Amino acid sequence: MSHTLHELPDSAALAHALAEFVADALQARIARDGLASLAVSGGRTPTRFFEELSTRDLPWEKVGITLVDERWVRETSERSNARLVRQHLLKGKAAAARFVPLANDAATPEAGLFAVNEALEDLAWPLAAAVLGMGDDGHTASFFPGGDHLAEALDPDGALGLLPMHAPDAGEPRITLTLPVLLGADALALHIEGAAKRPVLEKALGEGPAADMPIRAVLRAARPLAIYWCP
Ligand SMILES: O=C1O[C@H](COP(=O)(O)O)[C@@H](O)[C@H](O)[C@H]1O
Repeated sequence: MSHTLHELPDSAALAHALAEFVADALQARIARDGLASLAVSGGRTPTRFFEELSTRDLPWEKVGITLVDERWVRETSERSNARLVRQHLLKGKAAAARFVPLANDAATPEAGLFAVNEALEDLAWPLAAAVLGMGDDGHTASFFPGGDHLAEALDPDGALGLLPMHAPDAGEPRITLTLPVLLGADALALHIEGAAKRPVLEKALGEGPAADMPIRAVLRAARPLAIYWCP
């Protein structure tokens, strides 16, 4: 376990600090390789961080962006993580970045998986940065308690980078990058906001199976993790 907890006073300060963290990682990889990739989370939390990151002075045409996970819905749905990225991150300076969504027109994530995998090959791997979120149930990405592919997704030696996921509390079918892909990022952050999520984090940092609170698989990984939290 090797995490650093950054406690910020509010959402604006957190967005600023996390945008710095991500921009630095992108800049470092671009300086080294000429290209860099970023995987971001969806849900309710990242909006302000996306807006802040989109203003950063980066060579965005050299940046590829994808999602850590996606709900298998059309982009017209309010539940679409891709929709959130398009609305709040791919704007201003960051509009020049290339976005590779994790969902397509296929009926199910299983049917669409091959095409998504092919599209992801256009990004520079491994990721320069990945930003995870955490649900109230301790899920991260689409690593849900009770998920039908959870064990495969959390296998640190797993060969697959992308998996479908169905879980009782997931809302809809999902698709998710797997743990080894996320842990392979140069810079890995966990973004948590709200007083209600602090006890969830504390509980996850305690003992218990990762299958019950899958964020534990990230918190227990032997690599640096920057946790950004504000009330
Ligand atoms: O369903 C999801 O939930 C988590 C947490 O979302 P939040 O609304 O509690 O911020 C998110 O990290 C994930 O990307 C998303 O698909």
